[in-house]
This record gives sequence, C-alpha cells and structure tokens, in this order.
Amino acid sequence: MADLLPVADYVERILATISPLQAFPQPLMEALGLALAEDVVAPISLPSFDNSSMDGYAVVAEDVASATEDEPVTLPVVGEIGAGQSSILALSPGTAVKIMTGAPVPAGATAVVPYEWTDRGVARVRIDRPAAAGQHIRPTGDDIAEGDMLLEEGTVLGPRHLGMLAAVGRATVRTRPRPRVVVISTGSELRDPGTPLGHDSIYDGNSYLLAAAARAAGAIAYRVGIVPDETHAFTEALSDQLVRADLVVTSGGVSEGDYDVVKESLSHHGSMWFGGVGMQPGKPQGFGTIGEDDTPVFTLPGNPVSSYVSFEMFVLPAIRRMMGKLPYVRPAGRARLTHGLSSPEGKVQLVRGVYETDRGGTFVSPVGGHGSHLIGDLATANCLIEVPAETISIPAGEMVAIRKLDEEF
Ligand SMILES: Nc1nc2c(c(=O)[nH]1)N[C@H]1C(S)=C(S)[C@@H](COP(=O)(O)OP(=O)(O)OC[C@H]3O[C@@H](n4cnc5c(N)ncnc54)[C@H](O)[C@@H]3O)O[C@H]1N2
Ligand code: MOO
Repeated sequence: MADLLPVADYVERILATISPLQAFPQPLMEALGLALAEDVVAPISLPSFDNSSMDGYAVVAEDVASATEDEPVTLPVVGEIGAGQSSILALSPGTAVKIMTGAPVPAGATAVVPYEWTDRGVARVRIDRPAAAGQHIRPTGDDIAEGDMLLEEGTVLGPRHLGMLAAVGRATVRTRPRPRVVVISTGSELRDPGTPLGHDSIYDGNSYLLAAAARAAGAIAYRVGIVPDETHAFTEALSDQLVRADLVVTSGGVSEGDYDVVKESLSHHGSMWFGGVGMQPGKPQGFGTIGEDDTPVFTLPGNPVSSYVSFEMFVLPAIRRMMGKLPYVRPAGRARLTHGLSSPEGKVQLVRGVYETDRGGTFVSPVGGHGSHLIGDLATANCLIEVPAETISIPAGEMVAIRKLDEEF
C-alpha cells in the first residue's frame, strides 16, 4: 500500500492547483451565498438623519416637562411630517409638529410625544405626560456610522448581510461567482431514469448525485449525463463541455477494467495524475487540468458511494476554494460510537453513519456494510465517520471524528 497517496497530501495537491475565480461586482440578489471579495465600509451613516421612532408630536422637551394628567400642557400644532417628507425643517419653541414613524425630526425638536400620551389634537394638542430629552428620536449614526467596517472580505453573504448592504445604498458587491461544474457519467451499462432498463443495465444515479452535491455546495451544475465507454465519445463530450466549465467531474472508468475509458483517454495529458489515494471508499482517483484554460478535472470512481465520498473529500474543497469560501475542507466534529467497527489498515476509512445529538451529547451509529455500491445506506446516512489509516478497529463507546454531511460551514 506504499503507493497510496495520503488523503491530506492529495487535498493539498488539489488546493494548490485550484485558484479562486475572478471576483466581479454582482447585483445583491445574485450574491446570496457567495463570499465577499472586498471589505465593505459604510458609505453613509444609518440612520442618515435624526428620525422619529413613534407616531406622535415633535416638541421641545422642556415645553412639556411639567405635563401631567391633572395639569396637561397644550401646544399649537403647526404642521405635519410624514415619512419621506421633509417640508418642515425647524420647530419653534412652544409649538408642536405632528410626526410619523421614520420621518425626519425638525431642527429644534428634542423629543417625540407618542399619540397615546395626547388627545391627538389637530390644531392644538393636549399632552398629559412629560417627555425626556431625546425620547423616541433615533439619532443619526445610532446604528451604523459612515466609515464603519461593515463586512470583511471572505464573509459568505446571507439574507441579513444583503439587507444591510441595501440599507446603506450598495446595489452591487464584489463577490467570487459560482463555479460552473460539468458532471459527466461514463459507462455503457448506464441508462437514464425514466427509460426502460435491460437485464444488464443500471440507472445513472451518479450524475444526479454529483450534480446535486455540486449545486448544494454553491456551484452551477450542468449534468451532461451518460457517455458510453468509448474513448472517442468521451473525448468529444469532454471537449464539447470545456467551454462552459470551470470544473469538470466525471464518474467511472478509472480503475483497472478493460473499458476504463476515462483513464485511458486522459492519462496521456501531462498534467493529469491517476493513482490510488489511501482512502476507502474512493481509492482510485484522477485529477489534473486540461484544455486551453487549464480547466481542473476530477475523475471519480464509478461506485456510487466512492463517487460521493470522493466528492465530499476532494471536489467540495475545490469548489469552496474557487468561491473563496473558508474553510475549504468540512471541519470534523466528535461523536460517541454506539457500535464497534473495523477498518482496513493503511487507508482512512469513511464509514457512513447516522448521528444524533441529545442532552447526553452526540452519538453516531454506523449504517450498512462496507460495500461502495450500497446507495440505500448512503441515502440514510447523515455523516461520515472518519477512521484514521493506522486504526483497524474501534470499540463501541469511543469518541470518533465525524463529518456532518448536510451542515453549512
Ligand atoms: N482489478 C481491480 N478492480 C477494481 C479495483 C482495483 O483496484 N482493481 N478497484 C475497485 C474500486 S475500489 C472501485 S471504486 C471501482 C472504480 O471503478 P471505476 O471508476 O472504473 O468505475 P466503473 O468500473 O465504471 O464502475 C464501478 C461500479 O459503479 C457503477 N457505476 C458506474 N457509474 C455509475 C453511475 N453513473 N451511476 C450508478 N452506478 C454507476 C458500475 O456499474 C460499477 O458497478 O473499481 C473497482 N474495481
Ligand atoms: O475505492 Mo472503491 O471506492 O473502495 O469502492
């Protein structure tokens, strides 16, 4: 097994080859889920003017300092300001101006008296409670001051970030785009779901599995579908697809078989590497760059579980690096193993598992067998249990490393 490349070395090789995609300004709604490629500094303050937080009357606080229910203060109402209206710019002492929530507080006014403390008068208003200076006024810059650092480069933009960017007037932000990932399944035995199946054929699950995983990772996935085990057909499909690909993922045809066309077609490309990685499932791997634009290509093994685990371990970090999303590799958590398990020596084993967290902690149970054709168990699993290469068995009750498959990171 000396010729197996350790998983960490392979990941390092991949990340050294892949570069982040060129960033450009994108409209806010296009930037959801993307990583910022700039530091965003507040271009304006928020609020950008002193404004009322209540519907009521703008007054000079001293004018109503003595107001009580028994001895209310009455002031003439000299006008009205709605949100988006700034016709009244100043207030004279001894008067009141009707004001709505969000409307600019006129110069000279030092408090807003809510309707509930008044008789809601139109020409004159009776106020029966005192107002403290500043009451119900949201001062300029109270929330965000012009020049504040709002978001740092690398932040993955969510709804609240986009809301804030819009609120300070940004229409676009510099982000790294979603990589276009082309997924090709190879295998003459493959058929499209929804079509008849012969006695010797199987449905192409992998192109759906991998395209969906790519989309879930934030990429734009193009599922090309099935290419037969013929060198010419594969080479043609690949070169046709290169124009729209930032990354190509193939499945099948990379082991020792007589019809392993992927390996056969690509191994003469100087920049492609084919070999074994110290991992189970997912030992046979291929990676490199092809074409004029040095497009990265992952050739994943055809067994469905091997394909998926390879995506999770190698393609996902590559997509995240292209998008500028840190960390590139899914972080491992810890869980207590409910059943013992065994593992081959010399390879990291990634066992499908189901984890659950309760007040006693996180527990994980292996699901199904080792076979990398067991797609039913894969669909049940919600994590991968990572057994180190040098470990051959782990008893129940031990703490193990797990990668939670559907968790955002
Ligand atoms: N003599 C050896 N044979 C194999 C070795 C080896 O070292 N020596 N390695 C085994 C391992 S491990 C794996 S993994 C597979 C990888 O094989 P390939 O990448 O060449 O894949 P195929 O032979 O094309 O297919 C393997 C298996 O997966 C099924 N498959 C393929 N594509 C799909 C698809 N799109 N959807 C669903 N299922 C798919 C295919 O029918 C085969 O059953 O090689 C072992 N052999
Ligand atoms: O590596 Mo294969 O992926 O063990 O089945």
